[in-house]
Amino acid sequence: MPNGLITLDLVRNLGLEDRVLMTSKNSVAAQNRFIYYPDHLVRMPGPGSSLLQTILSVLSEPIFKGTISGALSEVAKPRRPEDLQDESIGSFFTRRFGSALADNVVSGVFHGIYAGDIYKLSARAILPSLWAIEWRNNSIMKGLLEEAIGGMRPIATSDLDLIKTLQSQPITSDKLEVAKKSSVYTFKGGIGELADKLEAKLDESDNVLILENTDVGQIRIVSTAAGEKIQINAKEASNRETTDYDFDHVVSTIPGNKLASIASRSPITSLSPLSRTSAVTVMVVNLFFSNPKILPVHGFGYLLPRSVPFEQNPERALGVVFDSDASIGQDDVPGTKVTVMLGGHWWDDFDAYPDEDEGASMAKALLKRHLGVNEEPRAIRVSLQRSCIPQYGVGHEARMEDASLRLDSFKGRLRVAGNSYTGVGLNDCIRAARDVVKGLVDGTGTTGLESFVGGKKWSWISETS
Ligand SMILES: C=Cc1c2[nH]c(c1C)Cc1[nH]c(c(CCC(=O)O)c1C)Cc1[nH]c(c(C)c1CCC(=O)O)Cc1[nH]c(c(C)c1C=C)C2
Repeated sequence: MPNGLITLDLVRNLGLEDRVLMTSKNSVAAQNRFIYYPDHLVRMPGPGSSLLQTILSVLSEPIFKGTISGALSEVAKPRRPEDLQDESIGSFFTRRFGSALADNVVSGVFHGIYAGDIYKLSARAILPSLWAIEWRNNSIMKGLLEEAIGGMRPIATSDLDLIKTLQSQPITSDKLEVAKKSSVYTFKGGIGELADKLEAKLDESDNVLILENTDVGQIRIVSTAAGEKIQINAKEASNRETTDYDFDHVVSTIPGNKLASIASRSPITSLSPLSRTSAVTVMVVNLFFSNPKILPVHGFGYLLPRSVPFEQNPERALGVVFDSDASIGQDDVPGTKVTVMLGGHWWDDFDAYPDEDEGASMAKALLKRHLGVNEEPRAIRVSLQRSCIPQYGVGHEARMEDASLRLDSFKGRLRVAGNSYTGVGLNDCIRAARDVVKGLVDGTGTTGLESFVGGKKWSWISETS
């Protein structure tokens, strides 16, 4: 995916190159990712694992029970029914490989990206290339094997176009060339530096007005002396004073379900398909221990799959990041930093969430049980991130196509970008912003959701092409 390159381009434009902190692909964080199952940490095979290590692990660890037979029998599984337009990630993996892989491994991985339930998340929207590979080869294993020996692999046609553009305008700075080869990167002051710098840069422009703590009450199309406009009714949180602003174009980056709710207050086309994208709440607990040698293993961190016995995870944690390993260079105070993430889809039906003290106790109990950490942290910070990760449920692509057709009635005056549509990661959001602006400037798009219309288009390329 070329989305990371767009982010690097933005980093360069904002003059943030010297603030970038890179985690090299050879670092312990890039090489070691763990899943806790059923009562201990299991290192996932990946870069840095020898073939022998991988074989021994697959043969001896309960987490991999049923995965070899599942992979071998996958090639003989019936092809996907023609009328199956989408299914959950859990159902997709269970249909192809059996439920052990889905519940023990895949559910953990999706706790670490979406904090979501694999039996609700859409396979077609979230794993589009596996979805396409299965269809083309009638088997995922056959398709991946073909790809591994230099055969054809799918690439979204829109990505292919972008790669061509990026090849003609390569990212020049040496520093960013190194970042391209790193496993993860952040900034010395954390990822928030990017947003802060972007805000400061925009604020320098005369034609930019940033309104904070202001709700959007209504959005509507209006006729003015200067022609048709799109009007936003903004309400200041402090004094509830309202002001109407007329624009030629609006790009909404708020959650899709919020936009649908605002749109429903005006007699304009309903954007109800956007209201179906829910979002999960995650409690983030950062802990700092004075002891620099508190962790029994080193790496990026570990994830907790849905199948972990309840007594091993009564807190309903999703995973733990070993920040001291994952973000080297962020601060030089000796000690160990870890982040425990709790909740996500496990808390979907909760009316109230644990408070800060409860969150801190839950995180400490988890670290004691899983890692044998008995020491008291020197500092602890708990934050509840409400509705922070949108969940692309089954049928997401069809709903986005429907939403795009509805947005068309705004004749390009209302477009969308942000994490509710084409990916929840930072890179995905920056790419979505770039695409929506490009569509506006060169007239190739009108909604920000064009890629969903008529189904995602794929090109099949080989490494040699
Ligand atoms: C334990 C919970 C979580 C961890 N990270 C997140 C949660 C909910 C959130 C998250 N992680 C990723 C993304 C998308 C991309 C981005 O902008 O960073 C989000 C929103 C990336 C990611 N994290 C893991 C994987 C496999 C990925 C996908 C791509 C990649 O490899 O970078 C794994 C992972 N996440 C967490 C841990 C502890 C972990 C693995 C051990 C924390």
